[in-house]
Amino acid sequence: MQPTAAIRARGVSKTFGDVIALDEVDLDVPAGQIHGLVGPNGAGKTTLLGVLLGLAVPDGGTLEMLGTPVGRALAVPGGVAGFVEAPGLYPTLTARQNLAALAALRNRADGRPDDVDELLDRVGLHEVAGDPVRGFSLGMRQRLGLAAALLGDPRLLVLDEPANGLDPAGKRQVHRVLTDLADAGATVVLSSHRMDDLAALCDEVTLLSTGRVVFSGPLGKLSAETGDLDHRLVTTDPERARRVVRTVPDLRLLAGRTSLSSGDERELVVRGPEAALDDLVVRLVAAGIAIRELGPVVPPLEAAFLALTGADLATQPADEESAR
Ligand SMILES: Nc1ncnc2c1ncn2[C@@H]1O[C@H](COP(=O)(O)OP(=O)(O)OP(=O)(O)O)[C@@H](O)[C@H]1O
Repeated sequence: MQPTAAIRARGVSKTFGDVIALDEVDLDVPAGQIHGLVGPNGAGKTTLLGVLLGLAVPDGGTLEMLGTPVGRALAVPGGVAGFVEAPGLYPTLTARQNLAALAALRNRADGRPDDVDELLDRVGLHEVAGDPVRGFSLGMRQRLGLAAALLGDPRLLVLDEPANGLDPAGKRQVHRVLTDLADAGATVVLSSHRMDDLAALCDEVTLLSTGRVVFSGPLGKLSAETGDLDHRLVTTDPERARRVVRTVPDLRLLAGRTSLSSGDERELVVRGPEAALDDLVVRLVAAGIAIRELGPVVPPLEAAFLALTGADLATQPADEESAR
């Protein structure tokens, strides 16, 4: 029977000399969940994935995977598979030969042979199954790495940026493979820099910043933690729109443009609660001003990420406009 928790980490720490890569990290991943690890460069994602794959031993804390306590040895319980940084492959062998060689090295617990061609088909590499890996693109290597991780039907898959280098179709295919796995009861932990990928794929995310967990939970909860967002407003009449904005209670007109805005002179940036933005729309329409665009300058998930990791300075607009 599957344990209810695929991963239970408490106070996991790891230092490299003076660098604290993981600082008392707690992580709970229920079985059957797709869980994302996200955070700025150097936040500790790869280190944590390495600990989960038995490639690094933590300096402190406890870790349980698939119901089995993980000790101090560089080893993981059976049923755990994946890769960090980039999948290890033999460049002179074909994709099929790579998988066959890896399958031969691993003894499956159930003794059944792996269907290498079925795995290549699943990750969309059937057409290049006979080509040497040295000619593969980054995206093709990622897909082959995923196929290699699927050898032996793992119950817990740990993947470092599995969508790295994939085109939109490839990304969709990898997402499908991962969601099918989770639907069948397997657990997936993956890192990504892309909030939109995580939103499309993950049940929950853990946000790391300088080795510490600053958020863990559903993505909806993460975006709800952000305060009022800056919104870009483009209308047919910016001068009159500016005057209308000043009449709306709780709505602020921000001077200057954000570093992410378009530089369009017709654009205004406003900040306020949702009700104030609704009120603004009603007033603009009543004044005969057409709205061409009203939307967050930074998507809500990204804004939450920037706020929680202390990296939002670059996107802060200038001061509130003084009343004229
Ligand atoms: N083998 C190592 N030796 C020394 N320092 C290391 C080692 N591995 C990681 N670090 C340091 O630990 C910290 C966390 O690194 P890690 O690679 O886990 O971050 P990350 O979140 O995966 O970053 P990125 O998004 O850039 O891949 C960084 O400061 C990094 O320089």
